Amino acid sequence: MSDLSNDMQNLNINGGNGQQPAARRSYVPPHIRSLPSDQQHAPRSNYGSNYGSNNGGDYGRSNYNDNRGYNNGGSFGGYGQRRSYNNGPRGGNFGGNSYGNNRGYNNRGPGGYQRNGQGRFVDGKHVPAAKNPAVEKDLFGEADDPKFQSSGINFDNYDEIPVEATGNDVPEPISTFTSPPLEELLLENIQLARFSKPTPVQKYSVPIVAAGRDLMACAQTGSGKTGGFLFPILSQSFLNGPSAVPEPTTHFSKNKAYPTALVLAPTRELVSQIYDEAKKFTYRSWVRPTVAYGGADIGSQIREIERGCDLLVATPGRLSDLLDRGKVSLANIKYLVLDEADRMLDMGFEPQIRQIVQGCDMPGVEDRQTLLFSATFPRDIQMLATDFLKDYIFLSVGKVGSTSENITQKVLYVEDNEKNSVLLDILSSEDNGLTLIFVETKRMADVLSNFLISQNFYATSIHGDRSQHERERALESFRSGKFPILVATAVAARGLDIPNVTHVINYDLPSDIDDYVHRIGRTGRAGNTGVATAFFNRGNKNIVKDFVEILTEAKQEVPQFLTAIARESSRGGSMRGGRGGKTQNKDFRRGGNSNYGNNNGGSSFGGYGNNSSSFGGYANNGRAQGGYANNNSNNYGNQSSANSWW
Ligand SMILES: Nc1ncnc2c1ncn2[C@@H]1O[C@H](COP(=O)(O)OP(=O)(O)OP(=O)(O)O)[C@@H](O)[C@H]1O
Repeated sequence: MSDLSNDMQNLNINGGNGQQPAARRSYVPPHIRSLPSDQQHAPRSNYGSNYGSNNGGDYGRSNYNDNRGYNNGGSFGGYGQRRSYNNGPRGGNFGGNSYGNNRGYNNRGPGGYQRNGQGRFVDGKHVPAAKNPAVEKDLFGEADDPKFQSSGINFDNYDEIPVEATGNDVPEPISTFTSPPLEELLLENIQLARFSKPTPVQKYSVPIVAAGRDLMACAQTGSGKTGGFLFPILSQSFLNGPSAVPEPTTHFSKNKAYPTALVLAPTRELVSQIYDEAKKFTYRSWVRPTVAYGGADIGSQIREIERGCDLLVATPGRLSDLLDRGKVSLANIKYLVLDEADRMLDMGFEPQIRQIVQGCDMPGVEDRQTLLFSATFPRDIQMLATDFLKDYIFLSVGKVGSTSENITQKVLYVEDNEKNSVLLDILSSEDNGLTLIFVETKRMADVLSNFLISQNFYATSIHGDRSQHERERALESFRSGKFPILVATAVAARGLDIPNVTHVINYDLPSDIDDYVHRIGRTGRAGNTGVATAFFNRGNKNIVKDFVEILTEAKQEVPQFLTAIARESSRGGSMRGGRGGKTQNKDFRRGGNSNYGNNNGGSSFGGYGNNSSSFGGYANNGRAQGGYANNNSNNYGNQSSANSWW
């Protein structure tokens, strides 16, 4: 058998069996082809020197084990339902980290929170649990550990990003993390996370939520939106304590959870990530975060929820399932967050979101606070979103829908049949960092990762046809640098925060420019720098005008071929569906809507939006006439709404 065949037999594209491609490369990049063969070494061959030593087999939530004794805690006011659990000691670990603690709690009630390792709310005061150095190290890491990404050299530049907050009586932003206004324990946890100052979206969201207002926040990728909703919600929750169970307990409802805050996000990986952040900032507090997503065992998720669920982070599908089973009630929700809100309200998710928010027992819009976050907010989605909001503030950080200047964007003209060869050249000239490659279809993700492996690159893939276990393993191998190349469909486009992604390659460009914005935002996060390379050819003509705009806004080089094709396309009249010029994605309530019809392809909307007061009636009319959602489909969300393709 040839060496290569041997190598191939040992390959595993899933990153799961610990076997690695051999260090030998069959591909020799052009710039070193002229060298003697002993000097033609491949740049990444040092990856994997210790491959196979750790398969990451503990990744995943089902292994969350701790030693718990559940007490009744009757001395703490005794309000609410009391239960005794005695699950006994359990060993193991959580996400590869041991997160052992001893908890004891009675589950609910304003006067009666006691969970060992967790704080309580007693007589109107938050009483944090004692510190636990082991848990602290697991949650916050050590200062120089690269897994716990710190902000990059350009973090201070965030202060120069223009911020616009529109709406009635916008509260003054904070400029530092201090207590007050932040609750003391939250401030301590923020300090443990080594966040020294708030990002722009955090500066505004803290006082906006404290003032009881709703928020639609549009801020560049990687600019701290997760903290933007967690900090204010947790601060208020820590200050105000839990709510009483709103309904009499019956035999069937005794294990039902009544979370105070609900965060909905579109992908399993993203809800896991938000949950991990929530664990940090709820450390020692009375708030117990839990997570629920499809593709994983619902039984263990239910058991976790039954142990206490004050902040629930969930994908819409799994939450619907939990609601149907009567395991969760939304009657106590004070805070509703839609992360990646434009995605959550496009045609793929909107019916489910509407059912959860309007069709169950969640308090109405006047009786809860609703926060929507994304890096992109097309006008049609803004309009739809107003059904879920009251007198909200629209916050835009940077030009709405724009890309971060921390990302250097390059565009190459590459015909389809040349893509593999150009990709190999690029990968061969990189020597560190993680590279994320986006393709359009699940099949292509497998084909391309197999091809890269055949060329002895350490690649794996993530897409919707892989099992949850495989997805988590692939992501973990990528995150850890074991497999520094990840070929992904759009399932990895939004929200994922992976330190050290230095290069995003759009092997296939998406057909919606907002998707491009999210994809390249996987690099250049929190003031770090990154590179994004796009393979463009005439097949991508539909986004050319938007693309030129995006590059120009972010002060990036616009190659001549792109300008030429943009001009050609304009002349040919194939430019419909563009971003609609500079006003695109602004707070649609503030005039400037002459371009509105562009995105919707519906001239009937053209004149709308001059003032917010007339809006409510409009949105309803629009949908009542049945024309609204359909009109969106041509320009936005068409592909992203069909989950099956990613
Ligand atoms: N105040 C802060 N100081 C330092 N680092 C921060 C701060 N806030 C957030 N970060 C870090 O910045 C990174 C990006 O934050 P986050 O994932 O919330 O971005 P995002 O705006 O939600 O991005 P996306 O649009 O891609 O979802 C994270 O690693 C986070 O820990």
